[in-house]
Amino acid sequence: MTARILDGRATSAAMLDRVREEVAEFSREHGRVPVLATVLVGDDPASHTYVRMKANRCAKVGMESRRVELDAGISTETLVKTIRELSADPAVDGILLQHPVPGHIDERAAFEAIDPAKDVDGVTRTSFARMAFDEGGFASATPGGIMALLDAYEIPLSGKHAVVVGRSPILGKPVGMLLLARDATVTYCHSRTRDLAEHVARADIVVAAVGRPELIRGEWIKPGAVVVDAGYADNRGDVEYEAAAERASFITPVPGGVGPMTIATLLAQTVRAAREGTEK
Ligand SMILES: Nc1nc(=O)c2c([nH]1)NC[C@@H]1CN(c3ccc(C(=O)N[C@@H](CCC(=O)O)C(=O)O)cc3)C=[N+]21
Repeated sequence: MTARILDGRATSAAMLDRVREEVAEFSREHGRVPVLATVLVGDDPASHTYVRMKANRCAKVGMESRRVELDAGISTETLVKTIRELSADPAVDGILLQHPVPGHIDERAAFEAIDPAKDVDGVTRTSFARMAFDEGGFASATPGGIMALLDAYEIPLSGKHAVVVGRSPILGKPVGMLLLARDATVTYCHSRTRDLAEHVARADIVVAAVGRPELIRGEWIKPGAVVVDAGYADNRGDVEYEAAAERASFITPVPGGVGPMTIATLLAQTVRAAREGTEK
């Protein structure tokens, strides 16, 4: 068997076409376009690239982005204050704080300074709780993108065994919540899991979200399983792609899979935040 590709590039392009129309409509009604503020701390080159990609994608759909770049040495307090100001600024609809921030900064405190109504990247406790309770808040961008990709290919989730490898606050943990909300049976695996191979081998759906290139071996994949690779370390996935593709029914490539869906979800949620923000 050779897996079908879950094409994140094509699927995100279709999503972004819709976002572009929504932006145009918003702009006709409100005389301005939605604005996403991106906050980047320090000078990690990969983070700069990702934030630049997000800003470019905003421009392509007619949205505005406001880039805030802060010195690596700033304090938690300064970062929190900056984000609170963006939260209070009526000209800003959505806020993205690029993860990770330098180790001396309390990243959770910084995320919590984002007004949940502007949390288009789905990183706050409030958004997490809404995800967990299936209350339609803003999804974490990557988990939301993964769900949109699975839905675009009409992958059935109800009653399926999903194995999530990874439990980070903005990726592994929330993607498990979203799968659970869709009636999947969810197993979380992580760095202390014993017999990772055996868990993965029982999965109908594998979501790899650890950031360790090729940790998941192709031979572990159950024939016919759906493989979603959310790894992006050094632009390489967490799954041994070629070998996994021989067994899987569907698989995401890296690049061209989950990454572009993450950005499309972020922008779709930004237009939604702009609309919902003007309703009040
Ligand atoms: N608060 C926060 N939210 C995030 O969503 C977030 C973050 N922090 N920190 C870093 C990770 C990483 N991330 C990616 C987004 C798009 C691609 C992407 O589109 N990649 C292209 C390849 C891009 C290239 O050419 O290098 C692809 O997979 O096809 C990758 C990685 C979002 N993240």
